[in-house]
Amino acid sequence: MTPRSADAGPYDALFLYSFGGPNKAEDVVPFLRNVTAGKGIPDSRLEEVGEHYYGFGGKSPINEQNLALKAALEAELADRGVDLPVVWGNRNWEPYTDDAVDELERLGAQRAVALVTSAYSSYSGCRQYREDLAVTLQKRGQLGSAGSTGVQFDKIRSYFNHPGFVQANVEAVLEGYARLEAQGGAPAAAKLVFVTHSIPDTMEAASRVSGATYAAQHLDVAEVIAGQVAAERGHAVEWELAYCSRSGPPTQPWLEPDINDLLTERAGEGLRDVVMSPIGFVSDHMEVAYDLDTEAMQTATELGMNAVRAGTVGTRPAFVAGLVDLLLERAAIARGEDVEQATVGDLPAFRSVCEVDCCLRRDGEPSGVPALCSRDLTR
Ligand SMILES: CC1=C(CCC(=O)O)c2cc3nc(cc4[nH]c(cc5[nH]c(cc1n2)c(C)c5CCC(=O)O)c(CCC(=O)O)c4C)C(CCC(=O)O)=C3C
Ligand SMILES: [Fe+2]
Repeated sequence: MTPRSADAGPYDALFLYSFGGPNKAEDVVPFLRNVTAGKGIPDSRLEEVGEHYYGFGGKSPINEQNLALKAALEAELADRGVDLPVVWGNRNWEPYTDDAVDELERLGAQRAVALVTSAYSSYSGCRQYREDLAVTLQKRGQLGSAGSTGVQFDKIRSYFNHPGFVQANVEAVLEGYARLEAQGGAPAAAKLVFVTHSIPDTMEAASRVSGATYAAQHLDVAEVIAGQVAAERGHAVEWELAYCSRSGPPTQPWLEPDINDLLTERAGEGLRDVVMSPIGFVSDHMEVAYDLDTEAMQTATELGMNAVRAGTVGTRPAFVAGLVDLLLERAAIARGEDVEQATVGDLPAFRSVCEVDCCLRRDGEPSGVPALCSRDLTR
């Protein structure tokens, strides 16, 4: 147990840093422009993705989910006697990174610690956040040769192999199995299919600079979750990893198999029961609501499968408590203390300060953009 009244010093604020999403139909196109600026995503894909959002009235669930996570973090911090304001900001929608820095300044924060809503390390889940933060500070005239000249930022390590994240996923998968059973499925014969966001092969290759690649991080956590689920349920659990939400030109290779292709292939081999666990996402945002709940579920139904989609970690207590543990761990590291970094699985704790060329967008191609919380720009 972490003691009550734990110390978050030297930090005076927690920066909850997320992707952002549209709140209404008029937001969709400007949001997509923000996401795709300079990324070479074909117009056809953008129109398709726009339709996913319009199908939900133009509103992504992600902002409300982040507000719920913020409230849960505030409650957990208060419960542990940690007096630390939580400021929320997004890369691609309001409140933007710049708005969050304004808010941190208004609160008088001098040293904030960033918590990104992505559990894995790759360009999309790590460096892109650190670049956006650096560029935001640069535009504000607050980026010096060693980092920020205004509010200083550190980042909490990628937390895919932290016990809190894993425990919350195990609970969600067990609930998924119970639902499969309730709808007449055969849990002991089911396949557990973990799902995450596909990324280009070259982004996957670049992610090895941080240690295990993005895909390897998923495989490591999947093995642990499946093992715990098997132990809890008392039967063997066969599992696989699949991907969703690929974009980019069709000629560019991305991580495979796509969840729909995997379901089709396995159905052909006689598989009837599936539990899909979206371990790549921390909440049920649009990728989950559309790519899994709408598209993959339709595929499974057409194939005559008995499928359920397990929950995401969201605001599950084990996840939220784990995030606060990670925050306190990062604070102890910042204070120069020797800390034991809790992990599960075979991989070590991810580094808290990134390598200079960690998680580039494309393997071997320097980004040309500064990134905070790395060895060159420490804060
Ligand atoms: C690894 C990863 C995560 C998980 C980690 C994390 O959570 O950060 C993630 C999350 C998210 N991705 C999201 C939305 C989008 N991602 C896009 C495009 C892309 N994502 C990529 C990767 C990831 N993305 C990549 C390699 C691209 C190609 C362009 C590029 O290289 O950047 C596009 C453009 C259109 C399209 O191509 O789909 C959109 C609209 C939303 C918001 C959902 C909502 O609104 O509820 C969230 C949480
Ligand atoms: Fe990184």
